[in-house]
Amino acid sequence: MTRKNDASAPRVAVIGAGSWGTTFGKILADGGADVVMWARRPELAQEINEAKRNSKYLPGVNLPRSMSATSDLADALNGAEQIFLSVPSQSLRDNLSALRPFVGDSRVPLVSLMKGVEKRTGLRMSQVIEQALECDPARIAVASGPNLALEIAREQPTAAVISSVSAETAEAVARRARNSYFRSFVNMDVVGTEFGGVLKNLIAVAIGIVDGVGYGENTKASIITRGLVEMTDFAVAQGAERETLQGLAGLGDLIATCQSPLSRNNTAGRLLGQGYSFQDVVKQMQQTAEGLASVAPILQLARAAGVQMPIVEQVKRVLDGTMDPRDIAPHLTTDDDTPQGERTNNGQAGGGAALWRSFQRAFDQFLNGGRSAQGD
Ligand SMILES: NC(=O)C1=CN([C@@H]2O[C@H](COP(=O)(O)OP(=O)(O)OC[C@H]3O[C@@H](n4cnc5c(N)ncnc54)[C@H](O)[C@@H]3O)[C@@H](O)[C@H]2O)C=CC1
Ligand SMILES: O=C(CO)COP(=O)(O)O
Repeated sequence: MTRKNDASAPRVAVIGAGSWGTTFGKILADGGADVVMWARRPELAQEINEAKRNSKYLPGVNLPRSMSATSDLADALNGAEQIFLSVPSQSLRDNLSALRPFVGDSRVPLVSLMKGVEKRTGLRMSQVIEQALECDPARIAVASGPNLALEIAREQPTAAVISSVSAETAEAVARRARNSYFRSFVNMDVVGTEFGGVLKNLIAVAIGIVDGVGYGENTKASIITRGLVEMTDFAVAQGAERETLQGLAGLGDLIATCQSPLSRNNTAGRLLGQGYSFQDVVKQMQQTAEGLASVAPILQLARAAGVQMPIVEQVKRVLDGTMDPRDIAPHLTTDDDTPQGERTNNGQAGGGAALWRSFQRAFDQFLNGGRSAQGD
């Protein structure tokens, strides 16, 4: 492998060269790092090295010269000061087994870029990393936010949040993951940050279904708004802070993913709404739609915690083929007749006021791109 990199630049590794891994590699390289990508397929590593392109995942995007790739894991990890993980969530554990000999005792931060839960265990990605590598949680960070890969690869201004139980780790990663078009904020609510990314995918599938069926803006706004309530209730019951769900990793990502045809979860939902079966949708999807695998474990966790998620329940029924997509609504149509309060289950945030504050916060964060890593 030939690298034309600045020997003094900090070296980072990105494991997984799909659309997000490659885009995040570009973010890091444009921020001054010497980036080595690990790609499963040697042909892809060769394309990144020789053509500075990843034409399957990021058509038309030129990659920086300080980005190189290899299909050799040891080579990718050699000398890395930070390691970013961006493979499909269901494959993370297997990939970590391969990685383990090369990252064993080191104190190098491990950063999850993924937005799924493990289907078999219901664990978040940071929990899988902690378990599979038996490492200190203070070494783990997660990145999340309204981050549609292709928009960022085209250098459109975007914000994200880096979360870790260690403020030092979050700040070190946020300092690395920033450049003129990408700003990383920080927080210490890993649970809320990760679940925000997982849950917005499920609501985006619901919005895709609505689009596919042909319903309009009222239905979508109702589902997005009630979806945020479901996301918040669920995440808070799992130990998240309510505010995190009103930030970039919650509301911010919910808006981006529900609005954009670039979203694979939204696309998968649209196909379901058009009448394709789950199996047909899986066959048609060229890229990872995490929401499809996360529905069942999230509902299991919700039931165990006594949290109601009527929208996510309906997504599951459409996936199972037991509900006509045209019946999708912001509520279960089998609900009893008693009018329900608009406030969340936890009863702390008044619906309208909380939503208005959420929009204000999201707007302020975008206006407020500071000069140092800031709280989300
Ligand atoms: N694409 C996006 O806009 C964003 C994606 N994410 C998250 O990033 C994660 C990765 O998604 P993308 O890069 O978008 O997916 P993708 O489908 O574009 O790429 C996945 C990559 O993983 C590889 N892969 C597939 N199975 C594998 C396995 N068993 N072992 C190792 N590699 C394997 C594929 O060859 C491909 O290179 C997901 O959790 C997703 O939710 C997060 C933010 C934005
Ligand atoms: O997470 C994303 C945007 O923040 C990408 O969403 P999709 O995985 O649905 O494309």
